[in-house]
Amino acid sequence: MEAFLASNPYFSAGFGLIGVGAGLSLLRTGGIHAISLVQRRLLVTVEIASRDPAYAWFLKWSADLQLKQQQTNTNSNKSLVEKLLQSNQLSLETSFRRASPSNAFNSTLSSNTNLKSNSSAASFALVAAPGRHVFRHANAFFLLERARDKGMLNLQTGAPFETITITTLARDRHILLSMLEDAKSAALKEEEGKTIIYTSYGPEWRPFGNPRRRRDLRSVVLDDGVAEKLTTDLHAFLRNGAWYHDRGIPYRRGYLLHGPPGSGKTSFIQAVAGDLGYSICLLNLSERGMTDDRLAHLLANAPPQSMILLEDVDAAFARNRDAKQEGFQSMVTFSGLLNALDGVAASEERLVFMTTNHIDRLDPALIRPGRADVIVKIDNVTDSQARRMFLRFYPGYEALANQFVIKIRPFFGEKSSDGDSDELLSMENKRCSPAALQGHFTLHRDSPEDALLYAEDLVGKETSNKH
Ligand SMILES: Nc1ncnc2c1ncn2[C@@H]1O[C@H](COP(=O)(O)OP(=O)(O)OP(=O)(O)O)[C@@H](O)[C@H]1O
Repeated sequence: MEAFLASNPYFSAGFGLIGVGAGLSLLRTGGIHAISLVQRRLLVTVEIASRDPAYAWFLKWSADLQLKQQQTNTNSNKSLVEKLLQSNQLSLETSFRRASPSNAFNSTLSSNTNLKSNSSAASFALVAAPGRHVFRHANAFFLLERARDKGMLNLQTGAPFETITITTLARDRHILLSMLEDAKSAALKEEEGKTIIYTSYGPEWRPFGNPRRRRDLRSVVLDDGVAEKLTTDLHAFLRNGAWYHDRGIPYRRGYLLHGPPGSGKTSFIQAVAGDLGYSICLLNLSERGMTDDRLAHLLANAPPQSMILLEDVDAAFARNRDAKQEGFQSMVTFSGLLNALDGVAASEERLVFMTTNHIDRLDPALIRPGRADVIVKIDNVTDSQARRMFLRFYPGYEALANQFVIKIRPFFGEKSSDGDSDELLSMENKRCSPAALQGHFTLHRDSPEDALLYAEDLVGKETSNKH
């Protein structure tokens, strides 16, 4: 039998083929193992997902790098390697003021072309397109792979989920790390002197538009002592974290600024955030899809060094009552808001600012200490405010500032300490708002004399009696 099989050519050929096949597959597996061993030993790979802030930082940094290299090497003196490495597969990203975080960073790319007519509203950016790109930096080569997972979409923005993978030789790992560090520093440098405004996207906080230039605290002119009172309280709170922790008191402070429209509530909060180097987390309680759980999660997970801003707190619940008619789909309940503000689980520092035009419409539970620890009225202009605002717009014109205050006083009624409260109220309501005063001075920006001459124009510009 054995002899028969051995002498059978079909059998021995089949046997030989199986042997060759097995050998090849062994070689293939060995090859794959060898390649992965080499990859593991010789190469280093870093993967960055699009939800990580480093994703936008790196994409922007690499686009900047390519642009810099293009500018320094004109086509004529470029080496062949550099010509080959120059990627022509670019992706155009147009960003608007309300941009996703990646767009927010990309919008300032040096390769961008601002739309002349509305440069702050939209800009173009050219970044590496999905695919593979090879680039050279600090005498090392890098493979950048931008992959897009079309199956996974960010439900809030509709953007596909992406990853960047950067590969280089293991011996150049330190360059890779310093590149990431550079990308981070460049991105953070852009935020220096700026205030980042976050807004909620689903359960997370995302930057809202580009970081804004910090507003000088002195540019918000409040009545005598008001700004000082608020800033002193804020600084004392921020200095005394250990005191709160030692006594087991939740480390949070709530501020309620109330008063007529255009009196500087929001401007003051922006300025104070800038002064402290804090970000602002803008929370809209009437937002579609907002629920008690989401609100609690957002309040408990605000970015570090940020303050929460709840504007027009009175409006959210007034509207919710008519949700059906007005199409609001916020599901936040009043008790949900109170629980979120109390933040049972949160032990981190938390600063909450609330604003309203109608303090009388607020439920006492919302403004009790612990939720609103400091309640301050930010009102229409007093003599002192009008004078200081005049001098901010027209520095040095002391005499005109005094004449201006005297001239506008009869238009609005003069606040006297002995007047009865009704009379006082009606007079206060007639006084003009700082916003109206700002408009008047802006109109006459080149002429303090005209600002004084046309002071009558301010009559009827008061805003507090319009609602
Ligand atoms: N006290 C102030 N000092 C300087 N500028 C002011 C002041 N108040 C208002 N302004 C100017 O008026 C405009 C509107 O101000 P802001 O939005 O801060 O008012 P607000 O009190 O928050 O109004 P609302 O209650 O309608 O939200 C801003 O451009 C701001 O510069």
